[in-house]
Order: sequence, then structure tokens, then C-alpha cells
Amino acid sequence: MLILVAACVLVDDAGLVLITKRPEGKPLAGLWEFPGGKVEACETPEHALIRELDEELGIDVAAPALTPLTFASYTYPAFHLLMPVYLCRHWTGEVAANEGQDLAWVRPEALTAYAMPPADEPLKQILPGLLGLSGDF
Ligand SMILES: Nc1nc2c([nH]c(=O)n2[C@@H]2O[C@H](COP(=O)(O)OP(=O)(O)OP(=O)(O)O)[C@@H](O)[C@H]2O)c(=O)[nH]1
Repeated sequence: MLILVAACVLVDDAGLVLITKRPEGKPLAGLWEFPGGKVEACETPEHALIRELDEELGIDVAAPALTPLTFASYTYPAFHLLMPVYLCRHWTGEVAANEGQDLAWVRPEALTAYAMPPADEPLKQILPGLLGLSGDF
């Protein structure tokens, strides 16, 4: 089974990237991930992401502010994950932990220090380069 999840690399004015911690009780609990979630039937990935960013973080993102950045494709035991990853640098509202989740703003090159789902491992490596950093530090 293929599941489609839209995720977002939110980058603030200082160049920091937001990651959120998956709560206890969910699969992959305790791992850090990029905000986002499953794309529902009849929803575009962009609209799913706008909905999830509002629900999870209380921010308002306009569709043109979402730029396709990369994707993850990974086989979990129960499904294959296809995850388009968007870049977003502009939103309105203050980022808040609406679901009580831990939040962290991190330098892209520091993502390797955070435990993330296996699907995200390649993203950790390429994000500094995609965001315009050398990735060598
Ligand atoms: N949002 C997000 N999901 C990710 C990332 N990496 C990754 O493997 N996933 C997987 O993609 C799926 C995300 O769907 P989700 O967050 O809506 O699903 P869920 O199981 O938490 O909850 P739900 O079924 O109640 O909606 C999960 O299986 C999650 O483990 C990531 O960086 N961001």
C-alpha cells in the first residue's frame, strides 16, 4: 500500500528549520519529523499541508508560499511512504505547539543530531545543500 504524506521544511528568518516530535502513543513516537501529514482523498498535497500546518502549528500558509523541494520514498513494514517535501519561508501567525508536541528550530546541518524516521535519513544529508549551505560543518 502506498501512502502519500505531505511535509514541510519551514525556514525562519535566521535560516533555522522547524522539526516536531512525534507524541507518545503514535507509531515512531519520540522521533523528530518535519511537520505535515497524510493527504486525504480529494485533497491536493498543498492543501493537505496548509491544513496540517494550521492544525498542528496554528500558522496560515498561502499555497504560493509552498515550493517543491524534494521527496522521500521509503518502504515501512506496513506501507510504502511517498512524501513530497515543500519549502516554506513565509507564513502568518506565530508557530505554536497546538497538539502539545515538542518543537525545535535547528540549523539544517544539525539535523543529523536528531533521531528522525528512517524515511527522513537521506533528507538530513541533502537539506543543507538544498537550502544553500555547504553541509560540510
Ligand atoms: N509529517 C511527517 N510524517 C513523516 C515524516 N517522516 C515519516 O516517515 N513520516 C511518516 O508519515 C506518516 C505521517 O502521517 P501522520 O502523521 O498523518 O500519521 P499519524 O500516524 O501520525 O497519525 P494519523 O493516522 O492519526 O493521522 C507517519 O507514518 C510518519 O511516520 C516526516 O518527516 N513528517
